[in-house]
Parts: sequence; C-alpha cells; structure tokens
Amino acid sequence: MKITVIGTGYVGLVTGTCLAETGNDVLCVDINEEKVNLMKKGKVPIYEPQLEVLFAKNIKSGRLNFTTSIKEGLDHGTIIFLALPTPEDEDGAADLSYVLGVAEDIGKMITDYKVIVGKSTVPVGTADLVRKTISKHTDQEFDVVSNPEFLREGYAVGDFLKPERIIIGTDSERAIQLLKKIYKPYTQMGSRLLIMDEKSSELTKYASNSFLATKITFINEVANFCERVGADVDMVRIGMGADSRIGNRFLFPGIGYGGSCFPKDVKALHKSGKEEHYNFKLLEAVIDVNRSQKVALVPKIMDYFGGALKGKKIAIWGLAFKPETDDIREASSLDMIRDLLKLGADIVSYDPEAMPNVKRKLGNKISFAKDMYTALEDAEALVICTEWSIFKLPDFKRMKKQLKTPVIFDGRNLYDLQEMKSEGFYYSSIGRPVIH
Ligand SMILES: NC(=O)c1ccc[n+]([C@@H]2O[C@H](COP(=O)([O-])OP(=O)(O)OC[C@H]3O[C@@H](n4cnc5c(N)ncnc54)[C@H](O)[C@@H]3O)[C@@H](O)[C@H]2O)c1
Ligand SMILES: O=c1ccn([C@@H]2O[C@H](COP(=O)(O)OP(=O)(O)O[C@H]3O[C@H](CO)[C@@H](O)[C@H](O)[C@H]3O)[C@@H](O)[C@H]2O)c(=O)[nH]1
Repeated sequence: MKITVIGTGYVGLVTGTCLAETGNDVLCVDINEEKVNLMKKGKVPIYEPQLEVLFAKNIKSGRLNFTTSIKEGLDHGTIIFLALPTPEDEDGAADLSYVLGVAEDIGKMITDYKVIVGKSTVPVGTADLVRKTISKHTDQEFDVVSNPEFLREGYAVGDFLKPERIIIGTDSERAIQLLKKIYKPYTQMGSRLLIMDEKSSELTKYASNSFLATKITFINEVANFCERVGADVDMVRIGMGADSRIGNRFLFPGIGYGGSCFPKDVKALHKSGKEEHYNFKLLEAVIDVNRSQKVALVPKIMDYFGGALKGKKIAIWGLAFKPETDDIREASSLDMIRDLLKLGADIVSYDPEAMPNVKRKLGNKISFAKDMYTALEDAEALVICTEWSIFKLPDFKRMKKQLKTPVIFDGRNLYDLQEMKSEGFYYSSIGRPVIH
C-alpha cells in the first residue's frame, strides 16, 4: 500500500521504516531539511536500537523514501500518518499547532480520498478538530482516525513490530478496512486490534501514560518512606510485584520519570481535566512528587559534604532520560546538573549516547569524559542518573582507584548493598539503607 508519514522523529521514523518492512511503499515527510538530507544519505538521525539495519534494508529495496515536500507526500499515500510533535505549551496543555498546521495543508492540497491517521498523542477532540480544519479547505472525501502509538524509546522497533495492542478510533468502515489491512502482519502474530470511538482512543493513550507515571510515582513515595523507617524498597517492590494484580513492571523506584512523553502527557491530561472543570487530584500529586523526586539525591549529597559543594568535582554516569536512547528530553540528569551547578560543583559526565545532545544544550557548563572510568578521575563522588547496562557490573576496584573518595549516590539502585559494603564504598541509593 502507498503510505505517507508526516513527521520523522522517534515515532514517525520507526513507523515509516517498519511499515516499509512489511512491504508498503512509504514516503516520509519532514520539515527539517538537515534531517531529510541525512536520511536520504542512508543515515538514521536518532539512536534507536535495531533501527539502522531495517532502515538500510528498506531504503535499498526502494520502499522507504524521504522528502521535505508536503505536497509530494500528500500526492503519494492513500494513508497519511501524522507523527508530529505535541509538546507542552506554557500552560501544560498539548500544543496542537504542528498537527493543525499540517491539517490546513492537507485541506488545501489533497486531490483524492485519504485516511489521515493521528499517531501523535493528542487530547480528546483533536481528531474532530483535524477533520474540521481539513473540511474548511476541501470538498474531497477523507477520514480522520485516532491511532495512538505506544512504543517505548529504546525498544521502539520491537514494540512497533510486536505491539500488545493496536487501537483504532473511528466509526468509518472504509478507514477500518484499510487500517486492518496495514496492521494484518501484526495481528497475525497475535497483537490485539481494538476498534473504538475516536474520543475513547485518544483518551486511552493519556490514561495509559498517566497510569504508568502514577505507578512509578507510587513506588517512589514508598521508597521515600522506606528511607524513614529503615525498610528496603527493593524487597517491598519484589513482594508487591509478586501479586499478579499489581505486577512487577514499572515498579522500579528512582530519581523520577522523564522523557518526551510521561511528563508532558500527565500535565496535558491534568490540563484537559481542568478545561472540563474536573480536577485530577491524583495527577496533580504525581506531577508534584515527580518534580521533587528528580532531585531527591541532592539533599543527600549536600548532607554528605556538610553543605559545601563549591569546587568539588562530581562525576555523573548517565545523561539520557533512560537507557538505550540518546534522548535527553526531561531527563532527571538535567535537573540534577542544574542543582549541583547552582551549588558550585564541577561536573564531569559520561553517557554512551546522549553526550552530543547534552553538549548542544549545556555547552561547556559541564565536561564530558571519553569513557565511564575516566569520568571518575579525582572526583569526590559518583552520581548515577541512568541505568545503562555498562554501569551495572563495573570494575569496583578500578572505580575506587579513580575516585578521590569512594562515594556513590545511585539514582537507579544498580548495586547490591552487601557488595557495596564489602567493596568499601559509601553508597546512598533510593529507598534503601545507606552503606557506610
Ligand atoms: N517518542 C516516543 O517514544 C513517543 C511514543 C508514542 C507517542 N509519541 C507521540 O508521538 C508524537 C511525535 O513524537 P516524537 O517523539 O516522534 O517527536 P519528535 O520531536 O522526535 O519528531 C517530530 C518530527 O516532526 C517534524 N515536524 C515538525 N513539524 C513538521 C511539519 N509541519 N511537517 C513535517 N514534519 C514536521 C520534526 O522536524 C520532527 O522530526 C508526539 O505527540 C508524542 O507525544 C511519542
Ligand atoms: O519502573 C520504572 C519504569 C520507568 N521509569 C522511568 O519512566 C520514564 C519513562 O520510561 P519508559 O516508559 O520506558 O520510556 P518512554 O520511551 O518514555 O515510553 C513511555 O512513553 C511513550 C510515549 O508516549 C509510550 O508510547 C510508552 O508506552 C511509554 O512507556 C523514564 O524516565 C524511566 O527512567 C521509572 O522510573 N521506573
């Protein structure tokens, strides 16, 4: 089938590549010329495991192409996926200007039937708004479908190729048949295809992300309480997760949730509630707790150094908002760095993928080490912000040698408490007893 994907970021590029992989003829449109030129040269502009191989294979086959021309894109596909940004605006609502801007173009440019499929995360009523915006400019027949995306960065290709569910929100039988065809390879492999009205589909996405953010926030609060009563949150979470009604996923405590989705989506649902005179009290608490959780290690670091951080060299391992991505949007590391810099610390960091993005954002406010051990040279403490695999089984003897003092503040609970004791570290983590 001929498919166009508008917006070639984490969602659009993965969607386009994976749909080409199942035999479709895909044209990806992006407004960013630099990005499109890179992709035309066969380069993936983001770090996403497994993407490069599929990307190269499908470009070679001629099924995956790129353009900056929206007109070319709209002439190409019968199905037009919108994978455009919906960032947080200054009030916490989803900024729909990208989506509605493209809807205007669609209205002005389409010359035959199209199914416009919204993959962006958008508030209830957006599909209707897109429909009305297009209709202002055309009498052409078209359908608008809500088809929220649930992939996770770092696992995006796997999540797209083997989704647990595919949600199609529309009452158009014609659109349903076309989308069922596109998604047949996945439903044949056991993915559930759920068809519902578009409003419920739009809300399912926000409700899912907000639920997961709430689950993480709940265990973070339990962790904070563990610290006060001397319990170990790792034991508590294992005990809780053994109940299949609770489940053990998304129950890892740490320095808060970040990324391009949870923070903005929880705020957007809260804001949508307000617009309907409904106060999502729970979400208000989630937003609030997460804000302080992101810097939960800072008072511990301050306490350890007796309040004096000026001129102290602190090493940071992990800058990305989570492992297996170069994405630093809303990363807890950035909050941590902001506070430590304010307190006068000198920061040297290491991340396997995200250093170029942080360098672009922070310039020379912090330094970047060539590897994880070099970052520790003469540092008075190590702070761990992201649970990259390479940090999980490090050479503790080497770490101790490099660090000026053997002190670790771990925001992701990577190490065993007994091991830290026998290796001779001062070790402070989240929701577990301090080792000293
Ligand atoms: N990142 C994720 O893991 C994820 C997962 C599920 C859903 N979502 C949702 O999907 C949407 C896209 O997210 P993303 O992370 O892929 O965003 P992104 O910022 O990585 O990519 C968006 C792309 O759209 C392009 N763009 C902007 N305006 C354009 C226009 N007028 N025409 C063509 N291209 C244009 C940008 O240049 C960029 O390449 C958001 O609503 C997000 O909430 C994201
Ligand atoms: O037990 C956990 C799990 C996650 N996190 C944090 O939560 C954030 C988000 O993690 P994750 O959900 O793995 O990453 P995303 O790529 O942001 O994916 C989320 O957001 C996407 C965009 O909407 C959705 O499509 C996905 O289903 C949803 O998981 C990260 O900061 C993690 O460190 C925790 O602190 N504890």
